[in-house]
Amino acid sequence: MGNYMEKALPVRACYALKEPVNNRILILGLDAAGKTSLLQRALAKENVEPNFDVNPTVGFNVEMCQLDPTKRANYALWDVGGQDKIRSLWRHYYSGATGLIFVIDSTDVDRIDEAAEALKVILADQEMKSIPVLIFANKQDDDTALTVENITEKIGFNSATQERRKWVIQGCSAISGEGVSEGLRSLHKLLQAKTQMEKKQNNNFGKSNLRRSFRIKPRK
Ligand SMILES: Nc1nc2c(ncn2[C@@H]2O[C@H](COP(=O)(O)OP(=O)(O)OP(=O)(O)O)[C@@H](O)[C@H]2O)c(=O)[nH]1
Ligand SMILES: [Mg+2]
Repeated sequence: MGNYMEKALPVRACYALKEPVNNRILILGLDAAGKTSLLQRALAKENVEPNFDVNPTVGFNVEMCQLDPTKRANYALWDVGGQDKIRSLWRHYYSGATGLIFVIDSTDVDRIDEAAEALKVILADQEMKSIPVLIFANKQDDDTALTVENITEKIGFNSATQERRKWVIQGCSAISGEGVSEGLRSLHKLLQAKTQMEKKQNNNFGKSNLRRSFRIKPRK
């Protein structure tokens, strides 16, 4: 029963929101990385300070949001709680996800390996195999924050380890807002590029099937 409810919840919320089925973005990362704060920042109107009075997320928050400046593409952003004891539930949200935002607390040097491992586990899942990824190196407003280059190196993300994946790492601060819309725009571009590539592949596949069907000799 417990498991059934866990699986059913995202789907029910998705109907309630009239979520476009192909635009679901998951926001994952360790507890206190700043996922909910970033969601608040993404939703805030220009020149309006978001409400950062957030508690640790026990279940999930889901909000519709435009990631691109033309405000045409509507995405459902799923912010899922990252506390250790509920991380095992993340996999119930993978199905149907089209993109991932992984948030890292750049000041949490002691847990950078734990964050890297959590990300590795997500990306190894069959359902997340080719999903585009935006990594937010959050809390760059803090003097003790690791640089984006440092984080990129520590989590072992490079073109060799991520050969077939579309990904980007963006330094940001949910509190000041710096880097947030840049990151979201980059993710939007990655998602668009992936859709274009898949369309092209489908077209080519259709054409080669057509060619093959002409090669079949008619029966005597
Ligand atoms: N300095 C600084 N603090 C931040 C930033 N983003 C979030 N925080 C703080 O980090 C703490 C955790 O933020 P949340 O947004 O609740 O983190 P979360 O990732 O949603 O955490 P869970 O829901 O437990 O998974 C809060 O005290 C935030 O104010 C940031 O960019 N800079
Ligand atoms: Mg949260």
